[in-house]
Amino acid sequence: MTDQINFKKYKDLLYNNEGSKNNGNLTPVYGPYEKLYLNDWGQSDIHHEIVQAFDKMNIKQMKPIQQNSFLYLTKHYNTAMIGFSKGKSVSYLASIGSSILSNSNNKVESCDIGPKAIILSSSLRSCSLLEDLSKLLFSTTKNKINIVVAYESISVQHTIATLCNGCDILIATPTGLHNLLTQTKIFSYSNLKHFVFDNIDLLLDIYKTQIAYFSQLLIKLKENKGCSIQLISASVKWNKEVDMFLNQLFLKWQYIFGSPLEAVRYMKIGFNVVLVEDDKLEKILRKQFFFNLIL
Ligand SMILES: Nc1ncnc2c1ncn2[C@@H]1O[C@H](COP(=O)(O)OP(=O)(O)OP(=O)(O)O)[C@@H](O)[C@H]1O
Repeated sequence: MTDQINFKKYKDLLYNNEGSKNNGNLTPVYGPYEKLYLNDWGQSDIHHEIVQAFDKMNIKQMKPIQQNSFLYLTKHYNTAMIGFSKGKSVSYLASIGSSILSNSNNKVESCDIGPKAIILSSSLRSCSLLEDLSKLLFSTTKNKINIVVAYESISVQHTIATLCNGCDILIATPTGLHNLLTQTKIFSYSNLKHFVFDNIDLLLDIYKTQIAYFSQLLIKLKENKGCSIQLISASVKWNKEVDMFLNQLFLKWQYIFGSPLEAVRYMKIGFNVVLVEDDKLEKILRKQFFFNLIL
């Protein structure tokens, strides 16, 4: 049986200020930065063309995970979003897209072949969902956002040829990206500003070799003077491996949980092995959490 959960002992676990009247006020955030919270997209400096795309996609109100993550993302903080709550990909895609559009007049190293953002996801299916979502978000922008994919089912030569035509966002499976990076010498990191690990729990579980390679690469890039790549992670689940992995990559990180239950699960159960089925654990935690709320 778990002990009682005392949130107070997690000094960095931030909720909204008391008296705040929004739905997201119970969404916990943990990390070194102060709580940054938005009520709606209009409070951020999101690019107006992304807002127009939202309108077409029927995205009107922010989901709680978006209200609690979007400002960290736009401020270029390393951000980890955790939980079943929907809206994580839209949050980071909108932030990355806004940043690309707002800086579209900035000079890029045009002779360098390399994206501004790399999004790594765990399967062909999850990558193509992200590809579809990105196309919806960026289809109507005046300045085109070029999306290139690197999947193992596509030849490296083909991906390189597409990259040569310009690339803002590269969406890849670990094997696709690994093949690309190890088989070409012309890939450049000079424009790279964002690196996303989508479904990081699955990435670490399935692609140990490739992830070790990317991790070494990112550590080397971050060590380079003047290189500041924002690291973003999104996952439904959380475990010890994810925590260790992000800790070695992120100098400072901010976790945004989808719900208090998800925070409890991570903060309290932490990294002890709990030998019960997932759904039983959920029930125990839910009871425990509401019991504490009543107290
Ligand atoms: N604020 C919103 N309002 C309405 N629909 C939204 C909003 N945010 C996201 N959606 C829609 O919900 C769906 C899932 O969103 P998204 O892919 O961002 O979730 P996710 O948290 O990344 O999901 P997963 O855990 O499955 O990867 C998408 O079709 C998206 O268009």
